[in-house]
Amino acid sequence: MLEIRGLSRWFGGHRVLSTVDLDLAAGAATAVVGPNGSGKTTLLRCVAGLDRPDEGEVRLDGLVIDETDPRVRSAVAGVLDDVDFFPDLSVVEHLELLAYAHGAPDPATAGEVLDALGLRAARDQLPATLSSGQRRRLALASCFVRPRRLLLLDEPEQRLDTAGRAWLADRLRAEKAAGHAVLLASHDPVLVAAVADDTLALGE
Ligand SMILES: Nc1ncnc2c1ncn2[C@@H]1O[C@H](COP(=O)(O)OP(=O)(O)OP(=O)(O)O)[C@@H](O)[C@H]1O
Repeated sequence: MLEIRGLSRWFGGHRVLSTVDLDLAAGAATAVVGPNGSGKTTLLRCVAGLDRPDEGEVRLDGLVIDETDPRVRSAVAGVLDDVDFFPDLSVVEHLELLAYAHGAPDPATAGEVLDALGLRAARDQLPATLSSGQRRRLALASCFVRPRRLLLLDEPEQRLDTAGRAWLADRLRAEKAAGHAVLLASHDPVLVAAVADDTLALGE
């Protein structure tokens, strides 16, 4: 489903990614690991089409990734960097809006995802009133209310408590079982061991 070939990225004179190759199939997960500054976020941003490689290419189903292509936007769900929320929309309104915008078929999904992520009690709160962990849960929830075939997650374990991390591992295994591909950058060896079929080590 996802192919990365010879991807390199420089910032100024600094080569951050050097001829990275990766194949990720439907129903599989690859974890991108490596120390701070090794290029994990940069790689995920190139896959999302938010940044462009200086060399090499990223293909989804054989098509070069272009984030303005509706086929790419409908296939790729992700949490990269800090997520911006609409300040005047409640938790449940965010999820319903996203589901609606992506033509999600089942209106019950937002409620199920709220329950799964422990956000039911916060459903009517505005993002500014959430804790940092709850905001992270809302960002993750946004991925699961919409259709998706490839999940891109940059350190999804960040700010999650122990129960949240366990839920995340179970959820990502369920995503794989549903035939979705998962590319995650992570510093959590427990999550990586629980979810990933392969690891791509950067900065070595
Ligand atoms: N827009 C940019 N301009 C200049 N340098 C950048 C830019 N984006 C990233 N870098 C540099 O590229 C390197 C890799 O950054 P990146 O965020 O991809 O690392 P990372 O592996 O995700 O790190 P962390 O584990 O800390 O999240 C760093 O040295 C960073 O300073």
